[in-house]
Amino acid sequence: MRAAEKAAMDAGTSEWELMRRSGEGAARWITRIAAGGPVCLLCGPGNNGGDGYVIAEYLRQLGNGGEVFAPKPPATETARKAREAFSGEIASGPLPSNRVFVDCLFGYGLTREVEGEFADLLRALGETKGQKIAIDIPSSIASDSGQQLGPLVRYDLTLALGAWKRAHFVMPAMASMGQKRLVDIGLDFPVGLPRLSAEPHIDPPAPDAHKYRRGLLAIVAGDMPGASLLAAQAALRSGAGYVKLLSDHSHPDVPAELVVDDGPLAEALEDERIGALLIGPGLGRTPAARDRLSAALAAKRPIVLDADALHLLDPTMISGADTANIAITPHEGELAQLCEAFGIETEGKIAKAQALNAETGMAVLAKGPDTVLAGQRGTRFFERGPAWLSAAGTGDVLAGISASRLAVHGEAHRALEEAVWLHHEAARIAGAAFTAGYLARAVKPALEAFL
Ligand SMILES: NC(=O)C1=CN([C@@H]2O[C@H](COP(=O)(O)OP(=O)(O)OC[C@H]3O[C@@H](n4cnc5c(N)ncnc54)[C@H](O)[C@@H]3O)[C@@H](O)[C@H]2O)[C@@H](O)CC1
Ligand SMILES: Nc1ncnc2c1ncn2[C@@H]1O[C@H](COP(=O)(O)OP(=O)(O)O)[C@@H](O)[C@H]1O
Ligand SMILES: [K+]
Repeated sequence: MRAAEKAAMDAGTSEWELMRRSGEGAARWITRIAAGGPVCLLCGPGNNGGDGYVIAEYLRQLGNGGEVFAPKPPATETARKAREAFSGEIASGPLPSNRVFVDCLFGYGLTREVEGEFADLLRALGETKGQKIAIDIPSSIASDSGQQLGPLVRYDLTLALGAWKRAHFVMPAMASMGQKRLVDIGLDFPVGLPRLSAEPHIDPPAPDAHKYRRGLLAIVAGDMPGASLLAAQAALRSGAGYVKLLSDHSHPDVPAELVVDDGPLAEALEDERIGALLIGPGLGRTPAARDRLSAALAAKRPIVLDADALHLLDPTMISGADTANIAITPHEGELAQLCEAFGIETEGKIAKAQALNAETGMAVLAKGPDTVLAGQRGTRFFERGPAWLSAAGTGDVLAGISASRLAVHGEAHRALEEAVWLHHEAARIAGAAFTAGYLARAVKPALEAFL
């Protein structure tokens, strides 16, 4: 963000102009939300506070006055300019209630714990009644890490200025932000930066498609076939033309549309028509499971590894493999374990996922409430999915969707990105307290939303 701002300034746009765009862009949201009612602003000493004075003046010009609280005077030249352009007074005393509150105490310049009068003000803000809006980011959140550095307020809306910061997509920080909106201030960013995942467009089958050309997915089952059946249920509804279960168990309860191949695994894997493989859900961690994983990797097809496959995976298994064809879907525990197996010592979920991708070439989907993808096309963040996804088996459903998309087009990064969107949409459709089986069935209407 600083680099983009500097580039804009080097090209002749002043910091004051950027602040004016930020403040006015935010003020347009705030006037709509306040709908003529009073607004109370909290202004800090840096440029985040500067934005606050611009917002306050904009509101005054509309005749929509309110209070401005500013425990310290502006400390930057541009914030001083904004303060001078503000024609109102600075308020004192306790915070009023029943206002639209706008928090401009600290933005991305927050570097240390918020204490003293600023912390008191944030606590008072947390306790008072009224809608709360954070400008750029909540004032006790460090923008790069999402680390909490003071009293955390629950906001109704967070208005990011110019670009999303990492903290906007990191838990638990993102849970405090309410709705999030981006205010465009006309900055240019280099390609390749981490960014928010854009809604995918899913193509229907080509007019001349047949089941193999649409994608044959082979799911390698293991000791606990229930999990791979769940993945298969989701995969059948995610676009692949043909889903097979490679299993040496009997499955009295498989759906008629799922083909079970109970012959020797090595033979089944020789089928040239296989577009993608999935292995891991219900695989188990026995030596036999390890052999199945090695055989699946040796088949050299695009492959999704999940669950037990991630516990068994080690660097020797993928040495010499075309790892751009491998997609992995670890949760937090599996990610930590993979980092250990691959000798990665970085801290933090985003950095771990990026390092694992850089080290191995695999596309890494670090799932959870703050899912992040580090893949061939760079790093992608996602809006939070419904918290009802925190149910057993929903990860198997995600793996099934990912593998089905991989069978369709063979691109690991794209398959994982599409899978997150389909998974979240299916969860929205499934509503409350759903089971993983119900979620798998909701993948069909979810896919229709992206055609
Ligand atoms: N630089 C630019 O070009 C633009 C910046 N903008 C705004 O400026 C913000 C960043 O501004 P700044 O870099 O001035 O930083 P901030 O306004 O985020 O805050 C930093 C100021 O607070 C002090 N501070 C940091 N942590 C503190 C703590 N725990 N307790 C007390 N004081 C503390 C610092 O010493 C500094 O004076 C952005 O988030 C955005 O809102 C926008 O106006 C757009 C243009
Ligand atoms: N609180 C939450 N909010 C949103 N999504 C969640 C939440 N908790 C879990 N999820 C999602 O649910 C799935 C859980 O997967 P996983 O941990 O592998 O569970 P399981 O192994 O039981 O299938 C992941 O896709 C994860 O992103
Ligand atoms: K803020």
